[in-house]
Amino acid sequence: MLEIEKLNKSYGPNRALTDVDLFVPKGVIFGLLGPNGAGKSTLIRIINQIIDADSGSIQIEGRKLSPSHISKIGYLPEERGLYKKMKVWDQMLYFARLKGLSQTEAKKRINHWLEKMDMGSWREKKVEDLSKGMAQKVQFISTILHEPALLILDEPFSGFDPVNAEIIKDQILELKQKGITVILSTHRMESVELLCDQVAMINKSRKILDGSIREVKNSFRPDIFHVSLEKVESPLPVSWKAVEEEGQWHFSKSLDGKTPNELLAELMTYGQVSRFQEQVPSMEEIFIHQVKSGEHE
Ligand SMILES: Nc1ncnc2c1ncn2[C@@H]1O[C@H](COP(=O)(O)OP(=O)(O)OP(=O)(O)O)[C@@H](O)[C@H]1O
Repeated sequence: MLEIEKLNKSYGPNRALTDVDLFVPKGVIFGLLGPNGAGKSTLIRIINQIIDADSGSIQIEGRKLSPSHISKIGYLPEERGLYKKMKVWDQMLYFARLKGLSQTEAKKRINHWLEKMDMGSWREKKVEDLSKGMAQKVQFISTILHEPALLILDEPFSGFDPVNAEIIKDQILELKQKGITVILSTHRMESVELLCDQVAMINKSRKILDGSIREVKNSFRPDIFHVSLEKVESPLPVSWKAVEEEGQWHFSKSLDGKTPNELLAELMTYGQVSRFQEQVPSMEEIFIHQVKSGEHE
């Protein structure tokens, strides 16, 4: 869907993007991660043709990025941009028309979405009379009305209560089912784990990792297993620091060069293994680890 090669952007002496390559396959939810100031918004603004890159290339569906792509992209910016004095209905119609929908088609889709999201009674309300979460919903719908092929969401869950965040999450998954490609930029790592198929992380203007969630997690596995043993027949080595609780011994054991099967076989000589579970890092732990290790560079 999106292929980016060697993208560079500086604001005066500030480097925002350095040689960034990115490959986003069609139909995935792609997490764009990175700490504050990493360069994510700059990248998103370049894809949306709000600003130009200094160098590098961007292709969408195999064609060089151009103004003709604007109607194919839906963009929910982090700083929301609704017109406070406008009514919800007029606002949605305005955005839909901007993206090239006919009056009739736009009205049909707005009605559909207002109904679907249980917002029918809001149509005559002015944006300034909506709560933050309600305005967010209006903006979310305005972003997807033209059924973009590529949807870019910058912190789509901010301002939502857990119930509405769940509704938006379900809508994102539904859009993915329809074949829409989604780029999701967020600091909420639990949403990344739940929603994203693939991720890329940017730190200090450079891409520092990418891949499927599984690949990324696999590359950060500490090779430690959480073990529980029962019916322990011979004393466990003191160095294992096992803790006994109601006849079960619990501890963590590093592979130390063994395969998981070899470690399991060793553990079985001590008693019955009731738990043998690999410690898998969360995306949150990986994020913090990567950002902290980058601090020393
Ligand atoms: N208009 C601008 N003028 C000058 N410097 C800018 C401008 N916009 C961004 N920068 C700088 O470019 C770098 C990348 O900023 P960017 O907004 O892309 O980061 P981000 O990853 O989106 O951060 P956040 O998670 O805080 O939104 C930062 O060093 C920032 O200070």
